[in-house]
Amino acid sequence: MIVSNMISKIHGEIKVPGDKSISHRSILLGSISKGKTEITNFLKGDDCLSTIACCRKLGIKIEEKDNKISVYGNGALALKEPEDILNVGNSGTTIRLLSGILAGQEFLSIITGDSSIKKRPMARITTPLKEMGTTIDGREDGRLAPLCIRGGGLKAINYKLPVSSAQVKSAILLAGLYADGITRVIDASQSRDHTERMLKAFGGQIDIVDNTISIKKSDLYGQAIEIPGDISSAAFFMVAAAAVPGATLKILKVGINKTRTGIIDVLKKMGAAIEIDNVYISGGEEIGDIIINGGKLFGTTIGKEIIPRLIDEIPIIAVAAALAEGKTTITGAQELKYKESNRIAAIVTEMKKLGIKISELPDGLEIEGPSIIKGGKVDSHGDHRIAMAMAICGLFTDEKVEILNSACISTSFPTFEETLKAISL
Ligand SMILES: O=C(O)C1=C[C@@H](OP(=O)(O)O)[C@@H](O)[C@H](O)C1
Ligand SMILES: C=C(OP(=O)(O)O)C(=O)O
Repeated sequence: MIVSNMISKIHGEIKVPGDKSISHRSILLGSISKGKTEITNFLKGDDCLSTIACCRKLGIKIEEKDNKISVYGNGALALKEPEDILNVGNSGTTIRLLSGILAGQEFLSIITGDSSIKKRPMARITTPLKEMGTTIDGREDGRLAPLCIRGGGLKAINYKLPVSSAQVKSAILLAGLYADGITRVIDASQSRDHTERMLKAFGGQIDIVDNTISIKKSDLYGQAIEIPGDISSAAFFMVAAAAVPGATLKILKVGINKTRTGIIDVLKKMGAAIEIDNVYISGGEEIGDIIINGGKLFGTTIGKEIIPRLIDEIPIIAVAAALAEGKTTITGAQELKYKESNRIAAIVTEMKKLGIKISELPDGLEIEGPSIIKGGKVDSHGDHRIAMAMAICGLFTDEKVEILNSACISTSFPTFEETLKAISL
């Protein structure tokens, strides 16, 4: 992908595709519920399509018609032993959440993914799932995929997460639906809570007190779900608009769940004017229009407490920091090393190629702004968020920015290029 026009004004309204985290969960919960789950604004990105493919291999009927996805579940134990290996592609959310469900099934499943998935840490789920009584193994003593699971016979556990992770929390909660007794998960700090909200909406017996979530065996019932726009996708355009003086951009119907809005807090702290309008609640999730008025941005400090609320937005926050005046320091973000790529290393390597003054910290980044961004050839490292962050850099130079290996953008935002063109006309 090549971005070759310097942006001078942004004005208008855009929509971003459905939230990736909520789209995955709607298919997974629909597959273990009784009755039909009907999903609108589902994200047809590669990751969520992998979740659909895996659930189909587990015997679940999933149909697409008139832009709606219908999942025909038949209860928590109606899944069937897959004839072949389940492949999650590039999706960490799919392998980790689905493993929680497979831990409750008395059959054999083998689950794997692409070369990036095979490098990502899995002990964080295999350790608690083993403690619950499932037989689960993987390469390097259960630390890496492929994972091999023969589930069933689960007992409840109390589990304190060693690192804050919505995927690990969700895997344990989903396994908790099959366990005898009350399963309790204590989060290290508040990570995204879409699983908890959706479980409640589907009739799950779940209780939340501070950072402790308790769940017991419960029947779930299919629901109608409206997926909000993905704030992690909106973030790329929020930053672009925030950094162009005089810009006004409205992003319609975005999920503004408090566990995801760290990007709004940070951009405001950097000096951006952001408002939220037309707020309503659907399926337990808050949705609203985000209005960004561009201006001058200033460097800031981002510490460990807010990281879980903006974990996927750090690549694009680094771009905002490069455009801002003064230094930005991001710490407590070591989890970035275990995503689709080592995002700390990838951001530093690629942003330096465009002349951005950025350096790596053991657990984060330091960026000196404002940088004069120049053109060049950069690589996505096979990581959609790196590819899109680099594309936004291309809006702030009159030289050409070429992003190699940008096909991965379809992981989470298949219409990114169209949207980029639409705002930069
Ligand atoms: O639960 C989810 O949907 C996600 C949780 C986060 O990962 P961790 O749980 O590893 O922090 C996030 O980075 C990922 O994009 C999606
Ligand atoms: C980390 C991400 O996703 P996953 O963990 O599902 O691969 C992401 O989308 O930035």
